[in-house]
Amino acid sequence: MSGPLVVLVGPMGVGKSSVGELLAARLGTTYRDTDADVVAEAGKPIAEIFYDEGEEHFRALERRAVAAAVAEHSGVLSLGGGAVLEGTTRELLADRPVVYLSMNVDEAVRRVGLGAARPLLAVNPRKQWRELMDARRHLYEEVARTVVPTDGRTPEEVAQAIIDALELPEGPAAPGVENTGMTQQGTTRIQVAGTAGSDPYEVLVGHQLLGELPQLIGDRAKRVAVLHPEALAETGEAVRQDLADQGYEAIAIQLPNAEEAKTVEVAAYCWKALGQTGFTRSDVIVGVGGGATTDVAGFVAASWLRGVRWIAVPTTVLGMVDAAVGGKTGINTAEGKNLVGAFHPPAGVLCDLAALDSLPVHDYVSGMAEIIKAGFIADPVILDLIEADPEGARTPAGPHTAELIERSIRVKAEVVSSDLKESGLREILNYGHTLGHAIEKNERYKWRHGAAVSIGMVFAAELGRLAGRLDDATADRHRTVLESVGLPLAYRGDQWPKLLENMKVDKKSRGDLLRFIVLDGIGKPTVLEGPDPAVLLAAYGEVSA
Ligand SMILES: NC(=O)c1ccc[n+]([C@@H]2O[C@H](COP(=O)([O-])OP(=O)(O)OC[C@H]3O[C@@H](n4cnc5c(N)ncnc54)[C@H](O)[C@@H]3O)[C@@H](O)[C@H]2O)c1
Ligand SMILES: O=C(O)C(=O)C[C@@H](O)[C@H](O)[C@H](O)COP(=O)(O)O
Repeated sequence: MSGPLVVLVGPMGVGKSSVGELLAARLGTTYRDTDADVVAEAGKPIAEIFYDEGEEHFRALERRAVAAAVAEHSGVLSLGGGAVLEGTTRELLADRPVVYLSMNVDEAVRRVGLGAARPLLAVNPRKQWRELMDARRHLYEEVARTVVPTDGRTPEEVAQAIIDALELPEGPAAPGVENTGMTQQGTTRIQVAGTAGSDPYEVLVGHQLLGELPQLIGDRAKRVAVLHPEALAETGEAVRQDLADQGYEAIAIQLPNAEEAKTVEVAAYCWKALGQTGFTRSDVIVGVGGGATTDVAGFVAASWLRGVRWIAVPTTVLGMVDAAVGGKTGINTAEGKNLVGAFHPPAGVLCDLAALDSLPVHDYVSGMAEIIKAGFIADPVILDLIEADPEGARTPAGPHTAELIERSIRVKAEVVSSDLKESGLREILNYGHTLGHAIEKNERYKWRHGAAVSIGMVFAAELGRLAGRLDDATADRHRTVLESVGLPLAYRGDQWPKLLENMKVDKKSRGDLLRFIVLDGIGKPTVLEGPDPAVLLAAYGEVSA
């Protein structure tokens, strides 16, 4: 029987896309997602289809998409969470290699958070999850050849379990095709789902990706503004020229380097340049640079005419693995870090690894802090890879550069795909940032973000340990892995009162309540609300120089 090599079914948020992409890469085949087919067909996100036309209409679109994909696709296919509700779909799946990815309710609520972007889980998520699973579990089991539990497992481990269960032959990666997975040569495409009314987009990781820009910019744009930092004046001009050669009216806007760009004055300078160019709603902003540049570019795009499209071309490790992905954009104020901003996802992200060759080593290492963060909150393989070769992790020529970057992007993509606006799950990405941002403000934004976050993570680990949540070995591992790549572990002891004051404006605070992300273990982030001031002070004592 021809048709898909594997069909993944299971509830929303179980990780069908990330597992499916990995699996396709391991099997040397392509990945297809019927939810993406429905979105393409309808021309709008699923939440909007539900809202505008109702569930019945969505199910009809989904039924057609599944029938087409089962007939046409020969790689890995994943189906929407409710596809099995349709009797005709279940018949279609009879005798197919269907895998049910299961998870328990606690894990579901943790992964999907409050589910603001999930049309069926808008209120009371725990109760609704239980009811949803009670209604669907037997249908998943009916169509499945095998059940693979995902609780506490990484996408890699789940992909391996599927390969073992179905005895699938692994094949060479197919370069240049959709979702090719991790490969140094080919281009990796990582999907970020459209949520909260935003469109889905892709993060591309590879080499020579600038050729992708015109397609992302599209035909409707007449003007393009390329925002770049002073350090990348030549690159910015080259991108501008390239776009001008393609027929766009392209301007370059040079920003100061690093945090000096993240001010309202710089944003106003950009607004002025756009106004003088006659920039309209169909025109596009391209941010070429580190996290500071893409934060400003995204913010200018979010605020100009109340929102124009933008594309991120991150040129630092930190920009690639974190800042450019997920749509948090913004600027600093004297009162605190990133206090003004908007959620405004890019239309695409191009991570050209060659850009990292010119990055000063301390900027490269700063980006490792966010990679290590992704390791602690979600993907311990990252930590293993760094510990196996800490020197290699400090340079773009290291043996695991692409894999570390791609793994970290996958962690971020998975989180922001289910919680764009930080209504729950997304807070885990703030691990180490509560104290980190306070240090940045205290240093008048002269420190590199990653250095401050490194100390912030050691502090959060000590907080977790003192709160009786984190074991000694994992807390100590923070110090060893961060130090091994050259990141700082301590800050001035006499600054605690100022740092405490600074932390009060952290975006996770509610009223007078300070909230921190801590770990119950590796890959088990959780929120610690209103810790005892004595515990906070004691934790700070552990990072005081
Ligand atoms: N929006 C988000 O979700 C998010 C996530 C993480 C961090 N951030 C923000 O990102 C910022 C930090 O980003 P960063 O670490 O990339 O620092 P950065 O943008 O300040 O860049 C560091 C320095 O490197 C220069 N540079 C950039 N690319 C270069 C290259 N290829 N070669 C040579 N020099 C280059 C820059 O001009 C700058 O001087 C912070 O403001 C942080 O708050 C945002
Ligand atoms: O994307 C997120 O969400 C994060 O928290 C990622 C952080 O690494 C990043 O530094 C972010 O800019 C911090 O956001 P903020 O809301 O605390 O300013």
